[in-house]
Amino acid sequence: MFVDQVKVFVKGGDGGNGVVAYRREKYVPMGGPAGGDGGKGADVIFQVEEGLRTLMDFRYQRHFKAKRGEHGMSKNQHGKAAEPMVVKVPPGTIVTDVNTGEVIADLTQHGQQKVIAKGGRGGRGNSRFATPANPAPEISENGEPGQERDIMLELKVLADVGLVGFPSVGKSTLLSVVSSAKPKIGEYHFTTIVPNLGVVETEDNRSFVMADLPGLIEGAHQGIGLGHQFLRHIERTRVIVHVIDMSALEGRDPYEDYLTINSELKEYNLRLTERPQIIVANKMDIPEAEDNLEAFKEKLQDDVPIFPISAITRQGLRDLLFTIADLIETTPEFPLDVVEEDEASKRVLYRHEKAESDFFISRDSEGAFVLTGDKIEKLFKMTNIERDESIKRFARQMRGMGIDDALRELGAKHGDIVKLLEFEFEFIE
Ligand SMILES: Nc1nc2c(ncn2[C@@H]2O[C@H](COP(=O)(O)OP(=O)(O)OP(=O)(O)O)[C@@H](O)[C@H]2O)c(=O)[nH]1
Ligand SMILES: [Mg+2]
Repeated sequence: MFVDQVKVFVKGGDGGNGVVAYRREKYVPMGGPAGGDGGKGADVIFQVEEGLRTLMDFRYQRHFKAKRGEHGMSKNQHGKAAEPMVVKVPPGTIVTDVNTGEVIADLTQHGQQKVIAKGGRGGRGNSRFATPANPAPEISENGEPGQERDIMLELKVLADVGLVGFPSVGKSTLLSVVSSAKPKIGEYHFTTIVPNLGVVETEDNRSFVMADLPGLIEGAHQGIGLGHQFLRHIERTRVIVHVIDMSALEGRDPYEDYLTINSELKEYNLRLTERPQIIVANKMDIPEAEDNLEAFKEKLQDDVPIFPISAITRQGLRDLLFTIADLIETTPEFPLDVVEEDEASKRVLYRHEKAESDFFISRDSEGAFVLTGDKIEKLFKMTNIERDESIKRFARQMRGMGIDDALRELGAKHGDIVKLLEFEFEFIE
């Protein structure tokens, strides 16, 4: 089984900041607080899109940052929440948190959605902090930072198209020039002994999975040669690409090759003949190939498209890939008679429960206390440090979490430096 995987970074939008504002009305010299709350930051949502077959798009875009919420405004107007960022993924995508190993989502059904990174909540405006003791507080909160995550997307892929043909006709060479797969290529027969899969992208940005199968020979359906055990791989493909060596340098007749392989496919499983086929006339860079192709066309009675190409010089590949992509799109899936689960390929996924740590304290080379931790960092980011009252509130929150006690226990004295993110404070006894 082939697993397409890609690592990406997602970040929910930050919440909008709350503001400090006061009512200004005629004849009311000191109005009450009127600072609105910030809006919620956007979530990053993954949504299954049936038509997608690979994770190719993620190779170009690996960062997904959602918009922040609008800031609060005066007159108690709240900032607007940001619209979620919807990212399309193919069915079968499994999303894992890289740092914890947690499986965040297993996305299978068309339209299914999952929030992958939450947007932060909006910060509260000063109206929310009014109390009878402090009716006009000068305090507001910044928006909560959006959730940040490094995630791994994994997609088990089945081949959409299978390359079949005699040994040494150039199946592996073709796969190697249209995908990033690096199959072994050799001038001897049976170079390929297990199927290779690769993700192919067309110039118009469609993508599909191509399998290069071991060469088939007469009697393959009875187990002669190597191909037999792998024929089942093409039972799953929607399209069969029949690769023929048009140079005929090995002495076989290309048209005979075509008939032999088709009869092997038919003997193996009649239903293989229901799949649309494309003939690839390969090795057209060799002078003899032109005449052989003419003779081949004259004999061919089936209504099958022929694409003359050279895998080596890459001639004729563009149109071939367009046609394959078109056929995949218009051919329904072939349900398997027996559904088999490949045990060895079942992923082992670890689940770590990682509690949101309150705080950690370490000391740097200058002897300063360095404070880290998800919760304390988040609280700090939500503090509007331009306002004294907000800073005082933050100091209370730190005390509440037991940070002051912990610092004292570690020997912190009045005036010692405490660092948090890019800021420095003095420890006050
Ligand atoms: N001149 C020429 N040689 C080619 C072309 N494509 C492949 N070959 C050569 O043909 C030989 C066989 O190529 P492979 O890609 O290994 O063939 P295969 O069909 O995968 O063979 P098996 O894995 O043995 O079934 C190699 O020596 C290639 O370099 C082509 O377009 N032109
Ligand atoms: Mg090969």
